[in-house]
Amino acid sequence: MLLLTKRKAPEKSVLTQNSETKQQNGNVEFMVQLRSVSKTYANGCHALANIDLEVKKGEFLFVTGASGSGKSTLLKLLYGDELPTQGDVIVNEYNMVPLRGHRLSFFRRRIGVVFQDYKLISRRTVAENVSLALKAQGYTRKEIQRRLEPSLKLVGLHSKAECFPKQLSGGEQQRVGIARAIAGTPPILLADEPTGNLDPENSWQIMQIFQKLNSFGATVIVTTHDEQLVRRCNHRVMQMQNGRLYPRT
Ligand SMILES: Nc1ncnc2c1ncn2[C@@H]1O[C@H](COP(=O)(O)OP(=O)(O)OP(=O)(O)O)[C@@H](O)[C@H]1O
Repeated sequence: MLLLTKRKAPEKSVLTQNSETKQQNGNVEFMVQLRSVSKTYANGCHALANIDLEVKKGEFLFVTGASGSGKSTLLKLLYGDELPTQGDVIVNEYNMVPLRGHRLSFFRRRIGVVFQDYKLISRRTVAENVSLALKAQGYTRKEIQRRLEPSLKLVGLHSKAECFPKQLSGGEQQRVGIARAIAGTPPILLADEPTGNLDPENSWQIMQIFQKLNSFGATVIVTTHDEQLVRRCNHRVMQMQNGRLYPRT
């Protein structure tokens, strides 16, 4: 299987692994470790308060919670779009907090992100949207060609490669967003309210794709308001409440 096969670890010259972040937990390997993480935005809004979270490699986690409870902020810390005010954010054994510039960019390329509003380039075809993301990750033209087809096939959009986003349904656009996120075979996929704009049938299709990726070995973290979807899947659920994270049974 081309997708989600293991890639070389980042080269030490580009990204130096922090020895503190190495696993010291027997056989358990974590994809995500948050230690006493808080986030206060510049306007004084306390979005996250003293969060501890561990997500094992290969795990599927839902994060639920009311609007404004801090779900997006949590994911933004994981893909390096925001910095915590306090605490450590360790993803795939690297502490994100001290990373800056090209080291942060390099690291972010190894994290797949899917957004509620798809964030596709409207003037580019489906194939171009996926290819451009791969190009930005430094893949050669040959490698882009090799990765494009299986990525689109995996989300069932092979026949729509030459369509523009506006020629697609919302569910199809989101599947392009997923193809773009996974084409570089990231070991972790973060999805922020990925089904927020979709009907139940399309939402379920998207969730099945995530579950398939998870079965191939990817760690998947999905934020959602959709309780029905959460109940339909049998995965761990954490509940965000006013910037605090609680396990849900
Ligand atoms: N860039 C920002 N600057 C200031 N405050 C922010 C910023 N982004 C988010 N917030 C605030 O942080 C809190 C958490 O927001 P966040 O977007 O993480 O919540 P959420 O649970 O994802 O909400 P939703 O489900 O509506 O997307 C909210 O009070 C929000 O207003």
